[in-house]
Amino acid sequence: MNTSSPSPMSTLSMTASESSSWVIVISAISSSLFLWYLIATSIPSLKPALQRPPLVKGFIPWLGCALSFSQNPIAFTQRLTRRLGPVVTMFTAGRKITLICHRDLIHSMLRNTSKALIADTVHFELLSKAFNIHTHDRVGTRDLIYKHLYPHVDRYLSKGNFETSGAETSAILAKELFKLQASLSETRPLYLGQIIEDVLFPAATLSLYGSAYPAHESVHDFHIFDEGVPLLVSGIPLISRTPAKARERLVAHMCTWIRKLDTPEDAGISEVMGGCIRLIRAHQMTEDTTARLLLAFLFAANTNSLRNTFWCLSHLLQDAEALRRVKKEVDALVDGRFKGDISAMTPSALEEAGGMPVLESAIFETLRMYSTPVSARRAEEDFVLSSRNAPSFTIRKGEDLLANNYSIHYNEGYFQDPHRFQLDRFLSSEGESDEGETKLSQGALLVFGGGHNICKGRFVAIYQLKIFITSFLYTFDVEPVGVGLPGRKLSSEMRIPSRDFTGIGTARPTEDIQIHLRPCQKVSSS
Ligand code: HEM
Repeated sequence: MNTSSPSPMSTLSMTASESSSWVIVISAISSSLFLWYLIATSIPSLKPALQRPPLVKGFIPWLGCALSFSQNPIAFTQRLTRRLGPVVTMFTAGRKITLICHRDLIHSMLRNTSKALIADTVHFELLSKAFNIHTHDRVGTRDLIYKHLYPHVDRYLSKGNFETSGAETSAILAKELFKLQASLSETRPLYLGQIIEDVLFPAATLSLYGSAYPAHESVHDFHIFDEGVPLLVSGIPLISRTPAKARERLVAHMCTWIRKLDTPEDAGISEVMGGCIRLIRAHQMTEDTTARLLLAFLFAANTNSLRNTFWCLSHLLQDAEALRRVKKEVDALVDGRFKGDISAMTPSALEEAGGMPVLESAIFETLRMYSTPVSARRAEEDFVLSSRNAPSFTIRKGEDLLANNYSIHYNEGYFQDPHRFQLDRFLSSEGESDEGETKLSQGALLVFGGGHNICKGRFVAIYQLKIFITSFLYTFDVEPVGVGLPGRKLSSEMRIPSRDFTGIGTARPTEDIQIHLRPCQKVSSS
């Protein structure tokens, strides 16, 4: 017999003492939980605050806040935030749009990958209006764009993957700049914005679409269309006639070009765009829809790059010391590394050359100040917008959300003196490395949006800005003459033109800058 085994009585008494200690533990836990609940619900920041954003109706019926917002989104949203907090719903052109001006909530919104919040519907609505896309199968067309076309171009345009088209961009840019150099004896006045369009548009377009694309024939219509996008989106036929005609001419060019695929002229169509046409055809879209979808991509690939190039050069021209520093860097790089050959600045060669920290800082500073003010998404289901350091808000199905990227880019807390263009802002303290890329990858800069719908051409865009500005400043000494609209009286003082925020993407300058160009002696077109 095992003498050490406990008697039934002792087992019973141990169980009783065990269970009483469990009672004590459980009641201690539950009373501390209760205490915690009391504390949590009495301290405002710990309350699970679920609320609807305050509503601002604006003064004008139907338009609501549309005018105030599009006149100056920076000042308007700063006023709203100060008065009503970081999340506000505003009536705008017949819709309720919720504006998010809190960094953590913006990140939470952009990174939301659930079905509750998507960009496709609201983006497609804009595309359909601007490009007059008529399709019976809207869902199928949207799926084609966001599930097939954009992933396809994303692969081709990712970092390190656009070497061939990048090399073509630099070669075409060089050719276009030499053409400009040869035409300088003509006495016509030159305008910065026009030159950027005449040179960068063909270089970017031919390298992306292939040599068969009628890029030179499209520059003028692209300009009219690009300026008229806000009118086209408004949907009022009377005021949008001129940009609508320009768009239809662009569509006609695009149709002619599409027909070349799989014919003997096919070689002039780039691999990436040939792939796009095949994908669209596989979805049984008409030629007209194919052309309009590809025109939408042409627009995305050019409008923001052209405008940011303009803004960057405007700031450099306004500040002689900034221009001198960038030019010194440009000359040293092109003379030293590329032996004066601007067409040799391919993406990999530029990467190997070790960068141009001052110019890169100028580019990121431009993007901070000018790139697209907002990123739009639509709630497809009710959901809660929340983040650890911010109050939570319920968002209803069907509501549009705008991440106000400027509430980060123009925030004193993140960027000191944010309304001033500071050439050195993205230089490291040693003045060497470029901090822009780091800030971009950390999400401190939202110049290309974020999450699933982040800009698919972001690496190409930075490359385009870099090689245009480098090639232009290496080829010419540039001097501003005055600011105004081509053909009208100029103001002789050099200033930064004001911005028109009514379009999609980077704001358009309301005026151009007249310039004098003097070829730098060292560059020859031979
Ligand atoms: C400085 C130049 C550029 C800027 C500032 C810019 C900015 C942006 C922004 C803010 C978005 C919206 C992102 C969002 O909603 O979260 C976007 C989308 C897009 N961009 Fe860019 N972009 C530029 C150049 C380009 C270029 C060169 C291309 C093509 C070659 C391109 C192709 C696209 C496409 C296809 C989308 C739609 C992405 C999607 O919805 O999934 N962009 N861009």
